[in-house]
Parts: sequence; structure tokens; C-alpha cells
Amino acid sequence: MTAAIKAEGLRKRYGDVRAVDGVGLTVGRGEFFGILGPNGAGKTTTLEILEGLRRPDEGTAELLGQSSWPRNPDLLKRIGVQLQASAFFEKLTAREQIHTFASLYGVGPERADAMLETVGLTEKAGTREDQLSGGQAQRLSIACALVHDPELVFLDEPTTGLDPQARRNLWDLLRQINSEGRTVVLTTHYMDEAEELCDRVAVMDAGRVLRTGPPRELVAELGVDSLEDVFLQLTGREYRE
Ligand SMILES: Nc1ncnc2c1ncn2[C@@H]1O[C@H](COP(=O)(O)OP(=O)(O)OP(=O)(O)O)[C@@H](O)[C@H]1O
Repeated sequence: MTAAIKAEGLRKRYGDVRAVDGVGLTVGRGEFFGILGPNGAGKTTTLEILEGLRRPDEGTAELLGQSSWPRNPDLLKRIGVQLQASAFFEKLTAREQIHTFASLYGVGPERADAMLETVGLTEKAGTREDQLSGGQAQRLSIACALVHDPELVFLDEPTTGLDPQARRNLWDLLRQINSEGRTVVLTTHYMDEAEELCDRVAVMDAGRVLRTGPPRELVAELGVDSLEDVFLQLTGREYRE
């Protein structure tokens, strides 16, 4: 079976900044994969290249056996990208948002309502996007990314800014998404989150992948106590902003 993601030699410069400087990654189907790194490590740029939203200067990325650049409409139907809450349509309610996303993908309203239920937002269906809490808005953005039942899901810092209870609720949702057979790729600043959710992680810094492996194996390999220590040892930096 082909891998969910196969990227080789990805490079992207912005002026003098080498945002992504030779990244290679392979993610298996059904895997829960985390990309970790300090601010400016190149996580978001890497994700955007993988998603086919940004063209790499060099290198190739294949998703589900197909090249992600140039953009391929057939592939877009099979992947889900969590957009930031700021990408919602203005002034629409939660239900109107997800129905709009659903119709863009040719998905019926019943499925859209079912996704709202899955992320626990049925009671907030009639609430306007700018009146949702941070956690509710994150869950709505994840529901919109999943409404067309994608095989591969990308999430960029899905739990940043959430309170501990909202983070745990989202973790349960992400585990459920993954246990249903979907491949999940996320970026995060939270080492506990990566340890809790990810089958494997890639630790990035300065545009490069420093190490890839299951969190527990990385901890054992480096002879430290936690993924936080792994991160500190590899990057020489605390992960917190
Ligand atoms: N559109 C852009 N134009 C110019 N420079 C950019 C652009 N996007 C990112 N960069 C630079 O590229 C580098 C990598 O940025 P990127 O957003 O990929 O990192 P990140 O690991 O996702 O960071 P964070 O954790 O802070 O979100 C940074 O130095 C950033 O300033």
C-alpha cells in the first residue's frame, strides 16, 4: 500500500530565510503523526507544502500516491485541512458555516449536521461564529475540515489557546478521528499532547527535521525522562513561547 505522505528534499526560502531546508517525511496510512518545533522552525510552511497550498522551491510531496503540486482537485476531495477560525465566513452561524463547507464539497446537509453533533456543537448550531468560544471555534473548524469524510487530515496547532478541559475534549475527538482509520498530521507546541496522541513525531528546527520516531523510543534513545527533554536536547531550546 502506498504511504499517506511521502515528501523528499522539500525546500522553501523567503528572501534570506530558509524556512524549509531539505525536509523528507514518510507517514503511513492510519498513522497519527506530529510535527514539533520551536517558533519559526518551519512547521507551518512544511504543512502548507504537504497540503498543496504552497509551492516548494525544490522537492516533491505525494499524498495518497498523488503529487500535491500542482493542485489536484481529486486529491483535495480526499484530504481535510483545518483552517484557522479567522477563515470562517463572516457573520454566519455554526450551522450555516458547516453547511456552506459541505455544499462546496457536494456533501448533503444531514452529514453536516452529523459532524456538528460529533464535535459537540449541536446546541451552538444557531450561534454566530464571532460569538463562539475559542474551543468551540476550534471544534467547528475541525468539523468543517472533516465534513467531506477525508482520508488524510491536517491540523495546525489545533489546541493552542484552549483551556485544559477543552484541550482534553479535542484530544478525544482527534483520537476518534484517527481510530476510524484516518491519517492525522498535526503541528503542536505541546509536548504532552504529542506524547499522548502521536504514534510518531518529527522534531524540527531551522527548517530541518532533526529526528523522527515514536515519542517513547526517542525518550529511550536519548536517555532522558520525557519528550520535553528530547526537544530540549535536540533543539537546545525550551518549547514554550
Ligand atoms: N510568508 C512569509 N514570508 C516571509 N517569511 C515567512 C513567511 N512565512 C514564514 N516565514 C518565515 O519562515 C520561517 C518558518 O516559519 P513557519 O511559520 O513555517 O514556522 P513555524 O514552525 O510554523 O512557527 P510557529 O510555531 O511560530 O507557527 C520563519 O522564520 C518565518 O518568519
